[in-house]
Amino acid sequence: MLTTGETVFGLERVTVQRGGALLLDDVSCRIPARSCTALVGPSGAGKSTLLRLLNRLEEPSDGVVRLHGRPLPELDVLAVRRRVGLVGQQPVLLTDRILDDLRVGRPDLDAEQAAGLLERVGLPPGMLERATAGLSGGEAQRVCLARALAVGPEVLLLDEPTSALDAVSAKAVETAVRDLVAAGTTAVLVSHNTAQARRIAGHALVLDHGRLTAAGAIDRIAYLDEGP
Ligand SMILES: Nc1ncnc2c1ncn2[C@@H]1O[C@H](COP(=O)(O)OP(=O)(O)OP(=O)(O)O)[C@@H](O)[C@H]1O
Repeated sequence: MLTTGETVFGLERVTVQRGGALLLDDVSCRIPARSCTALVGPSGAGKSTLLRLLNRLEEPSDGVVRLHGRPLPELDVLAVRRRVGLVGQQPVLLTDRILDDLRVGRPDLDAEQAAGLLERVGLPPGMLERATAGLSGGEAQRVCLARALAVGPEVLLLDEPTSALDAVSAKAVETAVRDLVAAGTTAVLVSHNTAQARRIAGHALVLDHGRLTAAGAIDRIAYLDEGP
């Protein structure tokens, strides 16, 4: 278990039950600041559920999730979601035009800033005026990442952010995430790609059947030695 450094999120004996199923079972762990933590484990282990607890898209059935020591329910949920951005597995675009999508959380974003965001995720700035309808899955995924970055979140939650991308686009997203972490952002990454987890993350939490089975520096996590 990690014990040093500043903690952004702390989970204390967190259980999530849905429809009789135990999605997370008595999980206690911490997410360190200004680093990327990988959430790894087999399909159905509870990784997305844990990620979604961190910006209150899920609520624990038992236990506490703290942000900088404060229980999440004590904080305004919209304020939490501004500080803690999530890019989900399935890209969801909210408006008809890419520029408008980037402005959803930052209405004052000018065209130059918006173009810069597209560049950071490996998309051509000329796409700003394009309709969101008809984007490929990989393009839509990167627009969602750029939209999350527009707000300047303190924490970025990433659920399989490159699963729909080709190798070049995936590299662009990886670079964007690494740059953000180097600049002080805290990231939490769900990934089935163990090589990618090693490239991006400094720490890892391993889940299996809803239980935390290992936690610590990524080069000490045996689970990651078994992957691709
Ligand atoms: N509302 C729900 N009711 C019952 N079971 C659910 C519910 N939501 C999720 N589950 C189940 O909980 C388990 C954990 O789901 P979760 O999406 O957190 O896993 P995961 O580790 O992210 O999986 P994957 O790697 O396949 O995305 C899965 O078996 C899923 O089917």
